[in-house]
Formats: sequence, C-alpha cells, structure tokens
Amino acid sequence: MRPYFRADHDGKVTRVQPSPQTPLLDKVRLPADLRALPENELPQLASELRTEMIDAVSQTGGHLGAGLGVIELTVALHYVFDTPADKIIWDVGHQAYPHKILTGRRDRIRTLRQEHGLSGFTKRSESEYDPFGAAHSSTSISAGLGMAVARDLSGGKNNVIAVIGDGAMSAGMAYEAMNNAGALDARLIVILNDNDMSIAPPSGAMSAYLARLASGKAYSEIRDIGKKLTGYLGRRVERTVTRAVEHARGFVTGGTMFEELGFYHIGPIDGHNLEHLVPVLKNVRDNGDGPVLIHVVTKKGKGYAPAEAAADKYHGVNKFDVITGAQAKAPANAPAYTRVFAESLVTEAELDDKIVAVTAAMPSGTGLDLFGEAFPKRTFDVGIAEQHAVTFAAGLATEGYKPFCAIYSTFLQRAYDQVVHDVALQNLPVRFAIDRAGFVGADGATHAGAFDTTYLGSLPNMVMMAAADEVELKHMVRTAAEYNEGPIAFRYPRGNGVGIEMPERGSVLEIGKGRVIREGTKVALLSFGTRLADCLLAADELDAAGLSTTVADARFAKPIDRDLVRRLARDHEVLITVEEGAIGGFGTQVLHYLALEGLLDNGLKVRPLVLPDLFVDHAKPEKMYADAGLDSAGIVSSVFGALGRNQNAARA
Ligand SMILES: Cc1ncc(C[n+]2csc(CCOP(=O)(O)OP(=O)(O)O)c2C)c(N)n1
Ligand SMILES: CC(=O)[C@@H](O)[C@H](O)COP(=O)(O)O
Ligand SMILES: [Mg+2]
Repeated sequence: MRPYFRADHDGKVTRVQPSPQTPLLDKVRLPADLRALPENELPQLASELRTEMIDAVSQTGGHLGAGLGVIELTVALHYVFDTPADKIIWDVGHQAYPHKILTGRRDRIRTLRQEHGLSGFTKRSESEYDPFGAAHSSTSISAGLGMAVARDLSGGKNNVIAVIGDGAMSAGMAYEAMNNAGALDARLIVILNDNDMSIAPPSGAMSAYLARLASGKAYSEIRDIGKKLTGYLGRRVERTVTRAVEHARGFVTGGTMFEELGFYHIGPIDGHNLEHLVPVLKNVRDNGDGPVLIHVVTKKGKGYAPAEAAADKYHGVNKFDVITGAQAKAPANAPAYTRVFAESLVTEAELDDKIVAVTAAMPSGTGLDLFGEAFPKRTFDVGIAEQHAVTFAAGLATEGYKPFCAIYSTFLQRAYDQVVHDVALQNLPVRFAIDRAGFVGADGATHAGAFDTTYLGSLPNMVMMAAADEVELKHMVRTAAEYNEGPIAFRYPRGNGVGIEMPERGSVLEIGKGRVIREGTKVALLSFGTRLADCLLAADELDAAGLSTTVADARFAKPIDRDLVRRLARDHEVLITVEEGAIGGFGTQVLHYLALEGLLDNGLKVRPLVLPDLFVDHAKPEKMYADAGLDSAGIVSSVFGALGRNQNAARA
C-alpha cells in the first residue's frame, strides 16, 4: 500500500492512511459537477485537487510547479465559466494537469506522458475542453483572439479566456496579439498568471514591471479602500466600486501598459484566494465588453513544500517520493550531452574571451547555467524570445564576438527567419548549439527535434554537424569555437552519451570531412548523429549474415564529405543513410549529390532512413526510434529489403 498523504494549503504534507481523502473531487468528473457545488466548498475541492495532482505526478514525473500554482485558478475558471462552450486556452499547457483532472481525465492522469497516455500539454484531439494545443510558449492570446473574432463573426456569445504566464509574456508574439486585440476591441479575457518565475527566475524588464505592479503600494492602498467601501456598501454596488477603484488606481499609478494597449486591466489579485478570484471572474464574465486583462499573482509550486523550496519550484520533475520530495534519479553510465556541451564551452571560453552564450529562458535545459556560473558577464538569458536571441547573437557577431546560441531544436523553429536573413544571408559567424535533436520522449511531438537538419541544411553558408557521441560533441564545440567563416550548427540529443573516454579538450574537425569506423565490401551504412551506435550493431548482424559492412560517421550534413560519399557509392552495392531527422535533411543532401554525380546510374541501391512523415506522440525514445525503423533492427531490415533478400532465410 503506497504511503498516502494530505497536502495542506500551507504546503505542509502529512502522511495519512490508508489513502488521500478526496470525497469532493470524487464527485467531480466534469466541470458541470463542479459548478453544482456550493461556492463555499471550492477551497476544499482545490485542496483535494492539489493532493491528487501531487500524487499523480509523483508516479509519472512531468511538470509539477506550474500546475500547483494554478490549482485555485483552474477551479475558479471552470466554476465561473461554462466550459467547454466557454473556451480556456492554457499557454504552453504544462500547467494544465489540474485542468485535465477536472475535465474528465482524472482516470487517465497517471498515464501522463507515457506511450498511448495523456499528453503533457493541452491537445485538441484529447478533449473538447482543450480548444488549442500548445507546448510552444506565448501562443494563447493569438489563438484566443482568433476564437473571439470567429465567435463575433458567427454571432456567438461564449467567452474566450487565455491564461498566460509571466514568462510566456516575455515573448514578442504575446505583444503582437495584444496589439491586435486592443485594436479590434474584441471581447477577450486574458489572465496573466504572474508567479515571478519562468523555468528559472524570469529575466527582462517585463518581470520587473510586473513586480512593480504587483507590489505597487499605491495600488494596494487603493485596493484596500475599495474592499472597505465594498464591505460597507454591500455587494449590490460591488461592480461600481470595483470599477471606480480601478479607475482611481489608474490616476494614482498612471495606468498600465496593458491599458495603453486597449485592455481593461484588473489586478493584481491573489490567484490562490477563491473569494477574490470568483467574484472578479463573474464580474468580467457578466460585464466584460472588450479585451480584459486580469493580473493574478500566484506561487509556482504552491501547496507542496519541496516544490516551494526548490530554486526551480519543481518546474519539471522525475518520479518522486511525496513525503520527502526526493526525486528518482535515472542511473547514468555516461555524462548528459547537455553537460558535455556546457563543460566543453567553458573550456573553450577560458581560452577565448570572445566566446559568449545566449539562451532563450532555458539556462538549465541548455546547460548555460553552468556557463553562467563561470562567465556571468558573457551569458545572456533573453527570456522566451528565440527570434531576438538569434538576431541579438548576430549583432554580437558583427562586433567580433563568438556567440553560441543554445536553443533546443524545436524552439529554434521560432527563429527561422532570423537564422535565414540576419545570420546566413549576412554570413555571420553565429554558432548554434542545438540540443534535443531527434525524438525527446515524454514531451512528444511538440518538442521533437525533427526538422533542424532540413531547415538549416538548405541554407547557403550554413555548416551543419551532428555529434555521434559525447567525444564528437566535444570536438564540435571546439570546431565551432574556431570556425569564423560564417554560421555553424551542431546538434545532439536529449539524454546521456555512450560512456567512452573523454579527452581534456576537443580537437578541431576538418570542415566537411567524415570518418570511416569500420571497413566492409558490400554494404555501407552512413550515419549522421547518434544512430551510429545502432549502425555498428547492425553491421555486426550483417557481417554475420555474410554481408560485409562498412560503417561511416558523416559528421557533416553540410557540406557533405563528397569524397567519402563517392567512395562508399563506388565500392558498395548498398548505401544506407541514417539520421534522427525528417526528410529533406542529411539523406537528401547525399542523394542530391549522388544524383548530380551520376552515382545512381549504375545500379547502386540507396535507402535514406529518416524520421517518419508524422508528428510522433510521446513514448520512450528507443521505442520511437524502433517504430521508425531507425534502430539496428530497422537498419538491417532496410539492407535486406534493398538487396531483395529474405532476412529470415539468411538467419536460418
Ligand atoms: C517557444 C518556447 N520557448 C521555450 C519554451 C520552454 N518553456 C516551457 S515553460 C517555460 C517557462 C514559462 O514560464 P511562465 O509562462 O511564467 O509559466 P510558469 O511555468 O511560470 O507557470 C519555458 C521557457 C517553450 N515551451 N516554448
Ligand atoms: C514545458 C517546456 O517546454 C519545457 O519545460 C520542456 O518540457 C523542457 O524539456 P526538457 O525536459 O527536455 O528540458
Ligand atoms: Mg511564471
């Protein structure tokens, strides 16, 4: 029997037997059940919801802190608004576990982020209560405005609510949306969930501005007057008083940026106090007639002491012990690629003071927190602003600096035009450290690093590398540090290396040169990235079947090693390219060259193995690669297919 517990509102966790009592939550399968509860039972429901969420995530791992911070807000939103007719859009969606529990998915919440289980983010195909899929930040206001305008065009009456965090509010897209919303004067509710945290403590002037708003003395005094007035005059004039207080505040604090953008601004209010949240949401529901922004102040990790105490507020956690908060640590037989990148960059930066590093609000995820400890003045966290990060790096490069832009493959997609026009077209020596290349596992399709080889490899001037293991990554960091002829990118996967001996410092690789790992005579496996390990396993099996196999590591997708490709094509009957990327990447570069050189004209059997033309849902990465035919079994099978031979017969 699992030791059960109760998580109290003040964050205390006490062990109770035999199971967490959630009698109220047990009665709430859908928001309609919630709306049938007496309002004074909502705090108890919130407490039970918090308990349930902590217990579930302790068994699945995932995003914890953000969801804990919106427990009361989630209850209030589904209580006041008629969901799913009224639409709630959760920005990023990592905070939506309480929303999922209250919208008919409690019975599946412990399948979170597992194969065939619930997504870790909102997802349209998962529930009618998820009007918009997210996971990439700062899209909620744009999507919400689109839904609001569609409602108005079709004469609808429903409400549209976008819940966006203070971190997500640091991305330009949020302002593009507010700018347009203010101009359209559409009836849209934006709830700014301000917990003064991104993944790390927030960076940027916006967070300072919000802190001023939230702690504005003048504002809190005015708010207290309003409360006293409301109390004295009774509820019936509450709306008038609230509005009067708001306008008075505007004179005292000079209005807010949101009001300047055409939003009626309410708050800040306590995002954990249902007695504040419910009446304000009801007021906005019944009287809002244009864009309204409600600024709620919450605490990331609220109600779970280990999360509240953690520097990252338990933003993303492994499975953990509920009573102690101790997270399960996956046994590591090799260093994480992220750490190898960071440590290698520190080594290079110690020798070259022109090396600087840029992250878009992901210091720990990219390892730049380590770099920042060593070189605080040469590390820049620009907030969730990948477009700005890239062009900011381009500006640094124009002045002779060597910027390493460390951005996950999936998030670099947001800055593609900046890569094309501000970096490649001007041939500026920006270095792109592309982490989370290939499948990422539990974060699923929204975070897969599937397209970077394709979208970068097609750019003139771009040099594109992929590390086959942690030693190769070390070489590529050094190569990128020394390469100053134009933009250069290197990709590496989430997770740990293969556990091989590491040199003190990486070596400089010759641009456009691959390496042959083992020689054969009939089959050639040409790998780009960490599928090299699977190619070597496949070669063992192929050799055993009498198919002498060469294995080579391309190292570069652009420029490809033409001599190597030509030699493999000429000396083998079968050539298989293997990469952790979508079509249009490494294999395409090779095929294009083979075709142009007429190397396909004499019967060479070529099979480019790439990720499937699908958005692949979350599962364990090795399973995802096996299903994609990108493990050793898939590689062997593709060879027999190319040869038109029966694999089983060969084994017999
Ligand atoms: C475009 C993009 N860049 C980076 C991320 C990674 N990311 C996920 S959540 C997050 C922080 C969000 O902070 P905030 O909006 O304040 O939400 P909170 O976690 O504080 O509730 C970041 C940077 C992302 N999802 N999308
Ligand atoms: C919600 C979000 O986008 C990030 O928290 C992301 O899930 C981090 O991914 P890693 O766990 O691979 O760092
Ligand atoms: Mg936040």
